[in-house]
Amino acid sequence: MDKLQIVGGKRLQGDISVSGAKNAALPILCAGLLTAGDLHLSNVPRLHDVRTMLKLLEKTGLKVTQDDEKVTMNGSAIDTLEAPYELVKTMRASILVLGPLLARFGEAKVSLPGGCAIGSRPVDQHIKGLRAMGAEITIEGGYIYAKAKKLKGARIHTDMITVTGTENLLMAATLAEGETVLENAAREPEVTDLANLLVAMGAKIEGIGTDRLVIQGVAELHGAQHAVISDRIEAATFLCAVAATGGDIVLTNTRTDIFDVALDKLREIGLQLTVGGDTIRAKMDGRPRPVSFRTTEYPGFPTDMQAQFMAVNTIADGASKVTETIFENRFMHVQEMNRLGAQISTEGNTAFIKGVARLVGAPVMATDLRASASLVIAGMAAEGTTLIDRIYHLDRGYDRMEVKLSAVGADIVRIK
Ligand SMILES: CC(=O)N[C@H]1[C@@H](OP(=O)(O)OP(=O)(O)OC[C@H]2O[C@@H](n3ccc(=O)[nH]c3=O)[C@H](O)[C@@H]2O)O[C@H](CO)[C@@H](O)[C@@H]1O
Ligand SMILES: C=C(OP(=O)(O)O)C(=O)O
Repeated sequence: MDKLQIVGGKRLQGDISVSGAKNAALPILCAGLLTAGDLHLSNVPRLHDVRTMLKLLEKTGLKVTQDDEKVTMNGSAIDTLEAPYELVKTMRASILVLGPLLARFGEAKVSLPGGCAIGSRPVDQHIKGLRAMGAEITIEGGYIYAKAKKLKGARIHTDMITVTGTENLLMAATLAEGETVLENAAREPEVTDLANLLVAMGAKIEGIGTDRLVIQGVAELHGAQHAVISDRIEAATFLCAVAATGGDIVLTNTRTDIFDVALDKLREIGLQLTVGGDTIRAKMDGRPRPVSFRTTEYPGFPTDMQAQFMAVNTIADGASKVTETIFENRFMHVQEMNRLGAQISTEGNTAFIKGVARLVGAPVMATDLRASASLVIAGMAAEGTTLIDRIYHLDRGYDRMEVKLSAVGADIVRIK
């Protein structure tokens, strides 16, 4: 199992190119199931999750050709309407094949994703929405069996805002008969990116970027070209890294208009940001200021940045309070950060962080994707050597993070 070895205390200096967004690429790849035409995708990040999704899609009969960050898909010979447990268990986003398969072929068998480290993460809202569109759904032996001769448009109000739930129902609605209204829809830029691709494929969608999506079903969708949006979570992770180590970096291939409150919080920390077009320059000198926040849906503070900001707070000049409202178990990095000398205590879904003057390197264990990223940041800020185990979590969602960081001065190596 690969590990990362980090010697902390190095300032960062130079340019980092941001990759395409994992959370946009995964649903967009599934949109290839909706058409017999060719989808030409670019800026597809080189991630383990993307490889898993392509493997899953190829099992259905979807033809995939890949040239680095370009992927072409053709769905004219799909003959297997199934997502098996072996692949779904490694990546929850696999549930995103359910809506497209059912809408285009009238049938799908998809393994239930099950819980994961950060929470139980049920998919009841995906199922509720598809049932409202006329699907017959049963759950047996850990699989969702869904059938519908033709999905029918419906008005669907999900009980909570769900990102992949919105994406699954949106894709299903593009090929349903009549009008579907999705109320309480997720407004994340990654949902918008998917919706823009669907429109390029011939879908009729109004309200893109709002919490009310109105979709007029069409008989079929055609091929299209699309560049996946830049990853705002990867970008903000690098900005947290420079906030923790000090330095001067420029992020390229980013999109400043899709950022949430994270950029304001980084300014509050003391990061000097110069934002323009597709670049962000970030300069940091001295100790970070502590920031308190509460995670919420977009455009609020993203849960996917909670752990990385907490890493910065551990060495801030003062105390902070972080409340996690999206997932019930997303504080597993706390114990590991405390092993590095951080002073964090938790009470329910709130963490109280007392900033310390220095962290000291130690062996730690990555428990999930963003927890892994937060340990990389803490390790880069710590004195001495930190060894991070189980970095397969990191590889799910970051494209060669250690290569990008060592190119700007970090002392970080992968140990095979
Ligand atoms: C591939 C992808 O895009 N993953 C993102 C997506 O995950 P994902 O789409 O799985 O997260 P959701 O937005 O669905 O989850 C939000 C909350 O709703 C709950 N819920 C969701 C659906 C449902 O049917 N029932 C239910 O109870 C979840 O358990 C969670 O507490 O959004 C999360 C919240 O921004 C991000 O952390 C993930 O990075
Ligand atoms: C929780 C995340 O991803 P996923 O939904 O793919 O598990 C994440 O990207 O932080």
